[in-house]
Amino acid sequence: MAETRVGIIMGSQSDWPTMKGAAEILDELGIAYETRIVSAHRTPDRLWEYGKTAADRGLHVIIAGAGGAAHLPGMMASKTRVPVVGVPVQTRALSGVDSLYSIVQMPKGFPVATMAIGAAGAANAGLMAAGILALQDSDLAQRLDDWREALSASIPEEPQDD
Ligand SMILES: Nc1c(C(=O)O)ncn1[C@@H]1O[C@H](COP(=O)(O)O)[C@@H](O)[C@H]1O
Repeated sequence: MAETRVGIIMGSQSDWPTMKGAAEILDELGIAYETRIVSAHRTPDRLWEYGKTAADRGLHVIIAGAGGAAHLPGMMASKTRVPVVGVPVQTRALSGVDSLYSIVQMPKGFPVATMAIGAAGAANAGLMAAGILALQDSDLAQRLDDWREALSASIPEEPQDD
């Protein structure tokens, strides 16, 4: 069994339908990961513990998704040097712009690599994690290159009628 190098964390169970998109990409590329509900607001002790132990447990990337006042990715970035990829989850009230602004505007010193709002952002977070891991894993690098090539090949040259 491959070592778990990626943690997918989210502020709530309600984020899972979005964050599943990151997990699906990691599944497609054969990357082991763990999933946890961790909230800066609701489970601050859990966040602290996760951040404190992440590097020693061998995590190389943390994908963190949250919606609304989305402090989770930034707080996690403040607690661990493991790179944090943030996914702004789409919200009903403000369409996820609230999540995006909460995640993207980090102060100098504690970066979060912020993805697009919603499903595209979650999938891209998986791909970003894969790209980071592929730097030290040539088999994965090949799988990622193949995945990218297959995607390009699936795009028709001309638009089709439905
Ligand atoms: N933004 C955060 C954090 C956090 O940043 O710590 N914890 C929960 N939440 C968000 O609250 C939204 C609503 O959560 P509920 O559906 O559980 O009420 C979710 O999108 C979650 O990410």
